[in-house]
Amino acid sequence: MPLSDEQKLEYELYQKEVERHDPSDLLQFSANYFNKRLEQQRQFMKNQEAFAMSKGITLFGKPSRSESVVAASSSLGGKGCGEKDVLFKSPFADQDPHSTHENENLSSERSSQSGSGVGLFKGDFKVGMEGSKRVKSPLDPHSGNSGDSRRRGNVNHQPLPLNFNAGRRTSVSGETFQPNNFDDWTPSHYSEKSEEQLKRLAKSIGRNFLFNKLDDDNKRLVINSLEEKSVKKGTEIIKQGDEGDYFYVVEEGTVNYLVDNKLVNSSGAGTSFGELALMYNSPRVATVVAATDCILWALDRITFRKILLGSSFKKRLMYDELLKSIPILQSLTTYDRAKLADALDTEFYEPGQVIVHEGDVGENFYLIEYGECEVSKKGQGVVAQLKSHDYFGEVALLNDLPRQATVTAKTKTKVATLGKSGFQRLLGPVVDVLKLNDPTRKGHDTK
Ligand SMILES: Nc1ncnc2c1ncn2[C@@H]1O[C@@H]2COP(=O)(O)O[C@H]2[C@H]1O
Ligand SMILES: Nc1ncnc2c1ncn2[C@@H]1O[C@@H]2COP(=O)(O)O[C@H]2[C@H]1O
Repeated sequence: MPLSDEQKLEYELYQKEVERHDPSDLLQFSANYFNKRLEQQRQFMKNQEAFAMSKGITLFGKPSRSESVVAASSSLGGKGCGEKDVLFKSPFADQDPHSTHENENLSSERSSQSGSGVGLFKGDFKVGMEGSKRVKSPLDPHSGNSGDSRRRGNVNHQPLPLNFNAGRRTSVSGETFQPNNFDDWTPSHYSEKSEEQLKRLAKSIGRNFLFNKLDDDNKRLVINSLEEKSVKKGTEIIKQGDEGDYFYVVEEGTVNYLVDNKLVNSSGAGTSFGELALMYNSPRVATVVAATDCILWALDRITFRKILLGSSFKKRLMYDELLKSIPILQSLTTYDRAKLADALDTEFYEPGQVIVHEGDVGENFYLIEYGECEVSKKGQGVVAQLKSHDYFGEVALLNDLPRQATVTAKTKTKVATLGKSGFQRLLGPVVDVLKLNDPTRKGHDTK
């Protein structure tokens, strides 16, 4: 049976974390990882359930005895695990559902560090950032916003029973995102937007390609999970090096992006930012400052990961490992790589199929995900062999020439393709190296 999108995403996230950390004890690492994921997911469900209950809606029935047993045993998976190995630091450290049963010291240490309140997103987002100090964003939509605190007042912050949501597939939350379930369900930070807000959002969000990939129900869920925030010119919205908490969409105004205090970019209405730290569980790669007074919409990390990551950022997840493993692309930053991934497409070729014809106009650049290819030239025969993680098709694009050789798949081949405009726009940082390695240059035999 094919995996659901939710299962694929979960699997891809796990795989990436393993590749990123290359643990010496895979089983221990995996036990820690999934224990933390389970905690996060239970907490998420708990908040949803509490909110739904406050509206008189029952989301889940009582778990069966067998579910309780599964839960109890899974919760023990983390017992005795070294904190050093724990990848996903619970964003709800002070509300850790297992805190009364295990890791007492860890839990109290975390909450004393964070000093965070009970608000859903006030916890320390110590995600994969051992020992780093979270600098609380002055823009935290939950900081000092009286409307918000009233909305969240209904959330039950009692420790979770060990069997909470036990034994359910991790896609339970995915199931609740199914269209038919929407009538019964709202996430805890959900707030229906006014007509006036919806009109404005339709404009700003309508311009953002990320939201076009969502179906109507997920779009509605995201829209109602967004929190409006006005910021004055000069406000630091995100600080480079901090942990990720929110993803932002700009409704009005302009923001500047600074890397190591140097202005690298700016963007205006309809654009979004702050996704990288949330996607990769990594520190913020840039500082973002309001260049004018701005109206922003903030989406919390969990809704971002639950809904946007698997749809709008699917390509980034899909191509991330490939792009990281291609030597010529090593100099790209996380941001460059993410933008490149957005522009890629996939093509498959059978053995013997020609991918590029000598003499044709060049339209694409190719990265070989897997497979072997042969490069041949009229009158010369085979001049080069290509394998996984090699590239081809750059000569025509770099020099505005027809294709200088024919490239044929020798085995089943999967390539990622980048169109000409993307090549020029996104590969700027590697053009010099591509030119240096040009196989048609005098004195250059093969790549
Ligand atoms: N040129 C750039 N380099 C790095 N980050 C950028 C750039 N332009 C925009 N950004 C955004 O700045 C954000 C800072 O926080 P994140 O790292 O989460 O995600 C980053 C991107 O969304
Ligand atoms: N010796 C070679 N001569 C020409 N092209 C080569 C050679 N070796 C590899 N190639 C690749 O084959 C591709 C054919 O299309 P391009 O000319 O766009 O770019 C070319 C290179 O990427």
